Amino acid sequence: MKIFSAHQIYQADKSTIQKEQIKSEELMERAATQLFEWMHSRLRGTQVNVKLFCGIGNNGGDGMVLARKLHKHDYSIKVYVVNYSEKRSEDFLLNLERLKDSKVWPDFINEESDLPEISPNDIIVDAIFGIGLNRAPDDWVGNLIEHINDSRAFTLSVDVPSGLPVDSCHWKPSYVIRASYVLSFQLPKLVFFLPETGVYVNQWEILDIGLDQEFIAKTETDYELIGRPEVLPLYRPRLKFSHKGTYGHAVIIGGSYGKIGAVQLASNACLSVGSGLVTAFVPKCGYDSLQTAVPEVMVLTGSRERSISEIAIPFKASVVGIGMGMGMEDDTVSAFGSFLKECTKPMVIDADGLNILSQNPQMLNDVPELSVLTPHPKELERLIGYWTSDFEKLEKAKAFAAKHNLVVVIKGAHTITIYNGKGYVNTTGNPGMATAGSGDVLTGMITGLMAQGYSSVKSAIFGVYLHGLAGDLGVSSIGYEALKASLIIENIGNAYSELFRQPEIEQKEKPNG
Ligand SMILES: NC(=O)C1=CN([C@@H]2O[C@H](COP(=O)(O)OP(=O)(O)OC[C@H]3O[C@@H](n4cnc5c(N)ncnc54)[C@H](OP(=O)(O)O)[C@@H]3O)[C@@H](O)[C@H]2O)[C@@H](O)CC1
Ligand SMILES: [K+]
Repeated sequence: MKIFSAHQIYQADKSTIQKEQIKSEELMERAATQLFEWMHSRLRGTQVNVKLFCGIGNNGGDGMVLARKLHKHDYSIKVYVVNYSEKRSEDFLLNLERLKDSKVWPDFINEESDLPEISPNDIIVDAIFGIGLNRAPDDWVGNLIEHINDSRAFTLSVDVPSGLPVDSCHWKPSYVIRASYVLSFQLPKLVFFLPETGVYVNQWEILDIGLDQEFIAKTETDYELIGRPEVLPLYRPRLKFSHKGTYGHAVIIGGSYGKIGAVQLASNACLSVGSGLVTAFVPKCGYDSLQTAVPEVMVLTGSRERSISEIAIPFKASVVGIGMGMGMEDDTVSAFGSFLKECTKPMVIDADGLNILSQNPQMLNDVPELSVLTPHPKELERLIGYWTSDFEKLEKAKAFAAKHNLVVVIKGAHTITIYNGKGYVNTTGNPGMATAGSGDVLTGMITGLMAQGYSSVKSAIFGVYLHGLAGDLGVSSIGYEALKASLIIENIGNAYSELFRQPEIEQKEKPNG
């Protein structure tokens, strides 16, 4: 699913209004009707106190329309207008009048007003700021937001949590609504998925307000959300008349004394994701354990016992995954540097491979184009330098990837794959996957997909998705804490099956026999 910037959403809004020959207030009515139906289908007339906090722009306007509809259906409501500016939008004003016409009289909250009482049992509708936020709220509005957050009442945010910037602008973390649920219009917003800003969104859902589909389809975006519909078309079916050579020979290079497990996990994952053949290249100390732990994987060793001091692969590998558990001994660094010079095919670089690149930036010139780098945030910082916000991080990562023509996989709760100026935001995975070896498994999976002929960027996007899905399936039986990297590998097969599982409703609808 595409992720639009605020500017693009306003354009889609405009295009819809023009094409359908409707007024903007009609679009607001449509949006708020969706909000109302969402609430009404859950509350079914339950007598709770709904307190709506509305700004003076169109986000506030949505709140006004919602209030009118709730009132019409006999819900107990109280409306507050957060009067932060004299520049009220037309559609806000129109719907304020309509609300008054239905005999609902909002309280106006100004700088001097007392904070309204909120019980933890109330339901809060947050319609203070939407995608129009372009600076941090004033202190008195911020205090009100803090007051709402402190109330612990269920808070439903309209479009975005108020105070959260949709695009880069000055904002203040304590002046953002902590939304229990966000009902966002038409398309998801990038900030829901970034570590700094995603924490304000507990759960989110998209409401289809019928924005111009043609416009959405033709608009190029900087970010895309990757779910099942995006991943399914990437899948390359196995062919009947194929053999193990058809699916490539991957080589996993890494390991050092005490860290052979990293290679074991990566090679095992590489095989489990479908690489035809996998050879591991490790220091001598890894030979026995690897041969025993994963008999399907072939093993080559260097001449040293405890670390890699030279890399020699006596055949043409389809793809190489390198760096996990490798250490940064001087000899290892020079072996890695020489190996990069020899390689021409895109490879996957992780962990110490990335740390070596950060310490020896000249080596970046030898990294084959279209290679995939898989840094976690600290490794990324070493590569691209310090950032002051997630927006800046993404811009820097994009510039870095473009400069060297690489694919950069920024690992996190929502891993983002960066390539060619665009970011692909993953939707699978869970906190249980923040565990030792999880990254080694991912590197092995991406390498294994490349071995089978998937392009670098597709391998990264698909690998990240499958890895998260395998982790989700893993925790479903044992919970977050107990999830180990090896269980992610065990679930790779199930993740493939899950990808093709028909939703239950469709299955039930199938005629018998
Ligand atoms: N597009 C769509 O498809 C649809 C959109 N809809 C809804 O419209 C919402 C966007 O509405 P919006 O553009 O009126 O902006 P909104 O967020 O209400 O802010 C209002 C104004 O506040 C100002 N301002 C900014 N920061 C400030 C600050 N810190 N402190 C004080 N003032 C501040 C700023 O004006 P400024 O002062 O900069 O001139 C801004 O214009 C969207 O989220 C959705 O809910 C639906 O109705 C229908 C379909
Ligand atoms: K809001």
